[in-house]
Amino acid sequence: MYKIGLVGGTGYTGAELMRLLVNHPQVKLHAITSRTEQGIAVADMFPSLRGFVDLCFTNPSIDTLAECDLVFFATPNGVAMKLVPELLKEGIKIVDLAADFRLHDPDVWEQWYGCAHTCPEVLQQAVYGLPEVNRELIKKAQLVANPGCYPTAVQLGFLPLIEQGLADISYLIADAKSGVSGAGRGVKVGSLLCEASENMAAYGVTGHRHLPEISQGLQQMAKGQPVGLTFVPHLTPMIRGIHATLYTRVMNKQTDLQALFEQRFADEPFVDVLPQGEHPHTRTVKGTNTCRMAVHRPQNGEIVVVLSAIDNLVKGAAGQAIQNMNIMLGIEEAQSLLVPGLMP
Ligand SMILES: NC(=O)C1=CN([C@@H]2O[C@H](COP(=O)(O)OP(=O)(O)OC[C@H]3O[C@@H](n4cnc5c(N)ncnc54)[C@H](OP(=O)(O)O)[C@@H]3O)[C@@H](O)[C@H]2O)C=CC1
Ligand SMILES: CC(=O)N[C@@H](CCC(=O)OP(=O)(O)O)C(=O)O
Repeated sequence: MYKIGLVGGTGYTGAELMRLLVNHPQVKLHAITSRTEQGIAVADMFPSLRGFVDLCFTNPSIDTLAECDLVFFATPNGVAMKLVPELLKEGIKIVDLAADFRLHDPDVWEQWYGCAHTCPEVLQQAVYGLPEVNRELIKKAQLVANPGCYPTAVQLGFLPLIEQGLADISYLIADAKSGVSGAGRGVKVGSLLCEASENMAAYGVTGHRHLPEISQGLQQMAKGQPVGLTFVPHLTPMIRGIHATLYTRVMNKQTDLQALFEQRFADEPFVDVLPQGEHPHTRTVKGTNTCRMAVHRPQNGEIVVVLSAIDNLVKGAAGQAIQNMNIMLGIEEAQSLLVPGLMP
């Protein structure tokens, strides 16, 4: 059994990691940290985990984390970078759910996250954890940067078109909607029931911090050519889920896009391409690690529309982190992750 550490066990992604890990046959939770709740039983804070987790929260200490084979960071941006260099020296594998190691360029990090990167030398060894693109690198990685929730939905949707040179990469539009759990468990006015329900609004139109992350990934798919991306996130009155509507111009109108998408993801355990003409619903991926998508070309015109739906806490965070863990530890990639969505 591999020993697993979790830094940041009181947030939504931490709780989701525990929910998905408790029935994993090859790993065991060893340390779950919280600075504010240390000494409190995990199952007292999350009664849904009663009978599954018998640990108490502990303070994040290198000594305890160094006893683990792999450590997840489910902490706010900027926390993991303070502990990761020491853990790497101890030979521990790491999956960071925050953005600390997602951007290759420390100057871009500083520009978007407002503080200097404290270990820029480590960025070179971090692998961006989108298995559908980087599986072979993840197998050998000691440090994986788990993608953000919007970046997962958007990159997977554009992937087949950009890889095949079929998208006008100067004209990429991602209109994305997220459930409120995407904002985390911390207290915020915008997450209150009275503010978030029966309401919908865009935010971050002039520049959301996922823009450089998505652009970096799309540029890699385009073999280094610069991409022109417009990304507009919205907050919607649901708890879980991201729905991204993606637009671009198709470069060859003769291509069978349905066949292209089906073939590209045929061997991917967590991407489901719907039959022609269908529309993915966020509800069908709730609680699952699946990205469900559909490709359309309205009126057989030059604009292609891809619809991509994920659960932000699973394929957009904890589930993808476990998928990466499985790959890094040489465990069957889908172990403990193949479940149907919750209905209704
Ligand atoms: N919510 C989502 O849908 C997604 C979130 N993410 C990312 O995952 C990360 C976690 O998100 P989420 O679960 O929503 O976050 P929360 O804000 O809900 O939880 C943060 C956790 O981190 C701990 N923490 C905070 N500061 C520190 C610190 N300085 N040192 C150690 N631990 C700390 C907190 O516990 P305590 O303060 O008690 O120590 C808490 O357990 C974030 O980076 C987020 O951006 C990524 C994809 C999707
Ligand atoms: C609805 C909502 O607020 N969503 C978050 C994104 C959550 C996420 O994935 O963020 P990280 O890159 O920090 O991991 C936001 O827009 O900031």
